Amino acid sequence: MYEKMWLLINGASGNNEIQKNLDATISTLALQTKELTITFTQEKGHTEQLCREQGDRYDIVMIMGGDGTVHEAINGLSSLDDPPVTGILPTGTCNDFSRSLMIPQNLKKAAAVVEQNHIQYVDIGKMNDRYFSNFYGVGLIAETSENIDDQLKGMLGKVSYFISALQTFNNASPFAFTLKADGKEYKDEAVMILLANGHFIGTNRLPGDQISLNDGLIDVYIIKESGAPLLKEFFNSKNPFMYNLEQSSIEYIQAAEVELETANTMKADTDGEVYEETPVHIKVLEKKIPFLFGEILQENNE
Ligand SMILES: Nc1ncnc2c1ncn2[C@@H]1O[C@H](COP(=O)(O)OP(=O)(O)OP(=O)(O)O)[C@@H](O)[C@H]1O
Repeated sequence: MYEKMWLLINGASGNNEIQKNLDATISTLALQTKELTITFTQEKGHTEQLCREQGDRYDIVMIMGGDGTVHEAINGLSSLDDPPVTGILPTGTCNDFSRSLMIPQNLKKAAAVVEQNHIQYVDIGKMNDRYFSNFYGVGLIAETSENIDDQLKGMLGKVSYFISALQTFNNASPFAFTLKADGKEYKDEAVMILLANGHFIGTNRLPGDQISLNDGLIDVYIIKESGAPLLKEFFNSKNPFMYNLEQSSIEYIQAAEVELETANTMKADTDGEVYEETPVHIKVLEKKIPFLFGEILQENNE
């Protein structure tokens, strides 16, 4: 039983949707805490500000939203010395980070994760002065995210993500980069570089058996060519994406600290939001935030 739970809701969602989402979750949440505060965020950036300024007043914060809202929350919470337990109620389009936490995508089942109360401390990536939970990417990934038509995303959900990805593939041109991973230097050309903490992008599982959310390491994927069927699979395959990294044009490295420079400044996509730029210095904050996991409900994940 928690003392003070804070439910933060992306207030930009429509009233009908909010009502439906509250119906699915609220009684389950209320029964697990002595006090429940609900806040509807007013604008982009509000979740981050609230988490930074008031996060330490609660022993659990539940984020109702998609990856962008989770990104805001972890940027606020990571600045706290002792962040509260954090849970995700996935109401976005892709909800990639919640998938890494094995949170059921059905909202009623996602709320039931609070009853199970399975908590694990999770790594957070620090990129210059900001934070990411899921990934930092340049090249195709950032272009894909930028090309997504918001209206189309609302209507078609993740399908629009893939349409945008496929359109972007045809125009991909390689860029020159220098990457230092724990001191070792790589100088080459690539069409996409992904620095991942989570396991899913665009709802698809990333390749690699050793990906972990709390090993203190970032998974670096350097993708060198765009024409290969491999890349389309990377975004379009059914879960889990099985790919033998050793026999591919993807270079895979794990590191605790990564520096990335590109010949020209490039836009970067972090957790699905495009606002960062290269160069970047990334450091893992090991086991920074205690997250609720849905592990015990894993067989119900849908
Ligand atoms: N109260 C709010 N008003 C306006 N924008 C908000 C508010 N709360 C969050 N946002 C922003 O809305 C955008 C989309 O929200 P969110 O990421 O939660 O949903 P989504 O894009 O559908 O999900 P996903 O990224 O999982 O596909 C994000 O950029 C987020 O920062």
